[in-house]
Amino acid sequence: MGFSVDSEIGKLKQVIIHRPGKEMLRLTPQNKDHLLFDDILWLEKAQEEHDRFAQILRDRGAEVLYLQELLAQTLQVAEAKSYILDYVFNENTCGPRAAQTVRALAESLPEPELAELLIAGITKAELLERTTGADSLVLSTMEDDDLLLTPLPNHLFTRDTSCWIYGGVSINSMMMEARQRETIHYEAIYRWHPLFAGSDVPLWSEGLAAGPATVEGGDVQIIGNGAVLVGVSERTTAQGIERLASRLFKGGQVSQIIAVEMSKNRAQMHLDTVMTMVDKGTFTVYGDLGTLPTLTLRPGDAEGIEITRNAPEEMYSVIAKALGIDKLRVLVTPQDSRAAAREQWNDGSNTLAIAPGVILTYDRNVNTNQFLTDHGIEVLAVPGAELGRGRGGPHCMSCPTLREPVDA
Ligand SMILES: NC(=[NH2+])NCCC[C@H](N)C(=O)O
Repeated sequence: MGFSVDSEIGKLKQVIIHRPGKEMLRLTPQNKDHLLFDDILWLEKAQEEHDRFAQILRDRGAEVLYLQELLAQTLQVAEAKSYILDYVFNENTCGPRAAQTVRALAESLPEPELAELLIAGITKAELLERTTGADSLVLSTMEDDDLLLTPLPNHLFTRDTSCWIYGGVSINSMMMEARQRETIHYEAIYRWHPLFAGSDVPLWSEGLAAGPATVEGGDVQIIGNGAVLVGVSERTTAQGIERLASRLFKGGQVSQIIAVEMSKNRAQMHLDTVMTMVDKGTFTVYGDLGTLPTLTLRPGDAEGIEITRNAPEEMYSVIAKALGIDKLRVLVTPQDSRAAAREQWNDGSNTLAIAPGVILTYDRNVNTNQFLTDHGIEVLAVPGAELGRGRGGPHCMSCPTLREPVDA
């Protein structure tokens, strides 16, 4: 099967998601901020909510791929396994002695268990339960419940670490330390998993190699007509966007990138926390966003990039022009600024379109959902009482790999 995402709203045919698991049980009031969660999740409830999310996707015709299963299957390829284990367990990360011990354990595990370990991390006690240990300074200076390998609870947000842009995929280098190891899993999956391995898909970015040129998928929206909207945000840097732009332009599938200059703060960490596309030429936007300055990037002469700066008030007309239409339909829920801030915080603007005019969004954002319904959008409500605690909604929790083209 081919892969292609040439819009934000074409009928969703295939998507990667991650069911929250044991990694969530590593969250504590002490470490949650570093791990980018605002609260501890009740795991069983979060799983129920996530299963509902997955079921809606399937009922509407999308094939759901689970990240942890893709990872387990990838680990069956010997080269992929060494690639990941070399990166995760080595003398720099664990010290030479503990690295040897944990690596031997990892090699001995069935792949599904290893995939879980790589995502959930491992404590000293868990390691010593299953191995004889070694004279390791690292282990000797740890408490039993300390983590030798830290967990990756933000794998829940599959949108961010890799994102499909037209016919290729960008494997992203992540801004926050707590998410950087996620990238290695996607590097291995796209390189060695049988689903992707032979498919000749262009890589717009190959992962960790991008280093500080970070781009996160929550900032990238494939608005169609060869255009891409990207937030310059807390997470996505200007150098990341410029690097991506030069690759996309060389690839010939993208003719225009609109970079939106966002304020750098956690509430608006990615572009999709403040606006998402819900229908043809239609966005739902956080009421207090206002309009932001944008820069238009186009292929220039001699592999260069031509950059035009646009004033804030031109934001929507610049996007409309890129889509080849006269005017955007911008749906802003009429509500007081406290309600707007609350619903934005709870991912009210973070919708996932699964067809033009059909979106998934958290049930808790009652004002926004009602307003969108009143404006002809079909709203499929996902329970989000627990899932929302990680600050990400249906858009963040999905990495579409295949969408049908939208007819004009
Ligand atoms: N596309 C998004 N808005 N993703 C939200 C990611 C939330 C996650 N806790 C983080 O801080 O990284």
